Amino acid sequence: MSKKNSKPARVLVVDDEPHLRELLELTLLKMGLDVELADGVAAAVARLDQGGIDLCLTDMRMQDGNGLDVVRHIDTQGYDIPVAVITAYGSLDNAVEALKAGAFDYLAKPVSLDQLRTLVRSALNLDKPASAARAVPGTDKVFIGESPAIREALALIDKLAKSQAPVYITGESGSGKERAARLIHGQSLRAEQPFVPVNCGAIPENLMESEFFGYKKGAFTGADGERDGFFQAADGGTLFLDEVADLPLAMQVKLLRVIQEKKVRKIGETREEAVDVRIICATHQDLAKCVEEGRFRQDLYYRLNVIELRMPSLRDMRDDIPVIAHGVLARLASQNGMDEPRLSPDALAALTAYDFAGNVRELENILERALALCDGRVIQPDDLQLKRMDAEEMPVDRGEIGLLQDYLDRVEKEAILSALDKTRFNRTQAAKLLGVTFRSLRYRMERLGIN
Ligand SMILES: Nc1ncnc2c1ncn2[C@@H]1O[C@H](COP(=O)(O)OP(=O)(O)OP(=O)(O)O)[C@@H](O)[C@H]1O
Repeated sequence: MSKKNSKPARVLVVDDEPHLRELLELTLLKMGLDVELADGVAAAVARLDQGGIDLCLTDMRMQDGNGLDVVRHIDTQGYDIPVAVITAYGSLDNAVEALKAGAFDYLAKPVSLDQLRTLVRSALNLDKPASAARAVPGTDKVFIGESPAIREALALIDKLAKSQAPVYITGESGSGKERAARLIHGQSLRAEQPFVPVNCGAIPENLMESEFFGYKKGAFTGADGERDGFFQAADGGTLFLDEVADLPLAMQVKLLRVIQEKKVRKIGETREEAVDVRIICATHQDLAKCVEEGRFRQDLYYRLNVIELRMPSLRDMRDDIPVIAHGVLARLASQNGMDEPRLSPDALAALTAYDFAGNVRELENILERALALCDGRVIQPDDLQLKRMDAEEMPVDRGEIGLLQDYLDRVEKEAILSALDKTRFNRTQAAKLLGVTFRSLRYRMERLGIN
């Protein structure tokens, strides 16, 4: 395998066990790589300081110290060298600690040579994504905003794109969690591979296992053919688990196993297949609290929450409301083939002061409606309809009711909007509140033009 200028990449293997060192060396040499060996932390640090290393693989427990020290040395010296750690089977705590310290991935002992090769292949391209992604036109425009809160999030997204570590994205509904996950994926080496988003709250519990892991033909009644699950679909890429707090406990156990083993087994299949999937998850709920309440497994929480990315609420970036509103209006206007209307100073002031429980998504909805209501040139405060009517406030005077279907649509729309407001725009929760299924809510939202 070649790196820059088709010179073989140079890998430093750090291990005090001669057998493992040799096994790794032979495998890497067979891949066409240059290999150097260090028998402990001190030797590794000295070699790294000399420069010229493209990748470092280090054991964790060594006689003269801990592999974490090698990871920290690379991080504190600012060396642009991906480092992976090799941990004893069952000591995944160490792996998590190493990922937090800046390691990009880990391998569990006994080392699977297939996994080693996959890891090395992706690691050796890790210097490409940041520059390549920056060259993608418009990528830096994906998130509009200049306030410290969004800048901080974007800086972390940049960093996360270079790692393989699981990411846990928190933030209120509509604050851009999915968009952030797509950006991390799009800037990473996995960009060419699939990004598979899954709304964990929207899958019926009895279908979960087959949706996630796939099934073999004849595995159960109705399984007429073999089917891949989300994990196989995301192989090589990123699996985005949205609303992960909604996963039932039984499924959490199975998920944990797949994440630890990096292998899945289809329903009805006896063999496991290796999968190389990066997991990014998100929820608007407090996952730590779910753990305390026994609704979410601590071990899974610990595995998913390796690095936390907090997406700011729109209220935390009020100064950005005018530019975001402008960006959204420009997009909506061009989609509708019209000129972008201006926001009157009063309308802008009203927007800047508004509470936005549903964040940017709510802002988008408000502006979409305003675009339809305004005179085409200027959006006035009234066009924004910032205070919504509750269903109880709907007109009941028969004269105002008009056609029955229109009236029912209006009542239904207000009930849905009110439920969305109450649940901070979480559709799963809103569906529960309204006593309908997620699918039914989605259908109704589409029918009523609620975006
Ligand atoms: N800073 C921003 N600039 C421009 N658009 C944004 C910004 N933040 C969010 N958006 C837009 O807001 C909408 C909501 O974002 P997204 O779906 O990623 O939110 P979410 O947090 O995943 O929501 P949910 O919790 O409901 O799943 C999207 O259309 C997204 O493009």
